[in-house]
Amino acid sequence: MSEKAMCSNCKASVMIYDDAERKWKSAGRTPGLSNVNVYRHMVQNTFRVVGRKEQDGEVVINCAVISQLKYNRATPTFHQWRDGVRTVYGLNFSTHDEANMFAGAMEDALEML
Ligand SMILES: CC(=O)N[C@@H](Cc1ccccc1Cl)C(=O)N1CCC[C@]12C=C[C@@H]1CC[C@@H](C(=O)N[C@@H]3C(=O)N4[C@@H](C=C[C@H]3C)CC[C@H]4C(=O)O)N1C2=O
Repeated sequence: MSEKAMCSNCKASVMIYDDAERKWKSAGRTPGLSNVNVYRHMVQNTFRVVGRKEQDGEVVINCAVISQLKYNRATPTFHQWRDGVRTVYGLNFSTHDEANMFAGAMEDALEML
């Protein structure tokens, strides 16, 4: 298993900001909660955020964590970042604890890059 989860799965609604319409849209086919995590590739020392819908496992986010990434805790349960090109992702966490746990994993990954 070359990739390791940096924390336990966190429940969040994964959103993508639509610049044209200036509004957040749910990532994936339908709105709903996903299990999100930061995965570390143990050989390459690379990291990515993967989220899968609870309902049907649809992968709704699969985003590389790059060293220049600015992780913004906009509110205690809504965090966001740019993917370095043009997509802005938002995670609307179910609980403060999961938001903090995920943000901690993200910040650990950024320190290792
Ligand atoms: C300098 C910079 O890049 N700044 C970026 C943010 C940023 C800063 C630093 C590093 C990276 C990034 Cl990414 C920026 O400001 N961005 C990135 C795209 C979107 C946005 C631009 C405008 C809008 C205005 C309102 C605001 C917003 O979306 N607030 C949320 C909100 O309206 N919602 C979400 C929850 C709560 C709120 C917090 C859940 C759903 C919806 C809702 O409550 O219904 N915006 C942004 O965050």
